[in-house]
Amino acid sequence: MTPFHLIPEALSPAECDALIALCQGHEMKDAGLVRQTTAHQIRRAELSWLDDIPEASWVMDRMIRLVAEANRAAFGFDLTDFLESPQVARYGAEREGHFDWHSDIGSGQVAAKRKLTIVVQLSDPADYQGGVLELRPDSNIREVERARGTAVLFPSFVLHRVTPVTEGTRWSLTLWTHGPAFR
Ligand SMILES: O=C(O)CCC(=O)C(=O)O
Ligand SMILES: [Fe+2]
Repeated sequence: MTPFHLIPEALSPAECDALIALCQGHEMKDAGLVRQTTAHQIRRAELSWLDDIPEASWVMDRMIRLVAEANRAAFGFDLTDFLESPQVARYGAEREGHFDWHSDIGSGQVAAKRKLTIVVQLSDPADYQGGVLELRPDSNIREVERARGTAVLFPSFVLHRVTPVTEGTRWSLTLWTHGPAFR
């Protein structure tokens, strides 16, 4: 199986800008909250859920087409739904925004059905230092291309992390697709 699949220019720079601006115009939530306790050692970022921003509905439309094509080309998974809102994350240097090693498959009803994770790099690489998205599909760690608008797709069970942002701000878009259990 391909450990991950890259789609260059999944979003244009203007689309990345538009999406960031929409999220800046809405209140973002602290991502460090897990069951009412703060878990900032695991993740320090601010989040927008695009389902809360009607003007951002084009994002899901675009991603559905893109993911269907990429899944056929690279993974061949049985995918049936997008059960969760797309999420935009902001990782700022002011508190060393990061997300430690994790898999996206969780124990919750919906998180347990995640199959493919899609992340789009929304920021210009010149706008931040650190903030590297790393995947660990095997014993090797791979750095994901930073070019703005690049989408990376990987099976949701693959371990990944975002290293601390040390300068500037990194923005990303994340979505998950869902389906029946792997077999
Ligand atoms: O911001 C990223 O690049 C990754 C986000 C992520 O891993 C997640 O939301 O589960
Ligand atoms: Fe993740």
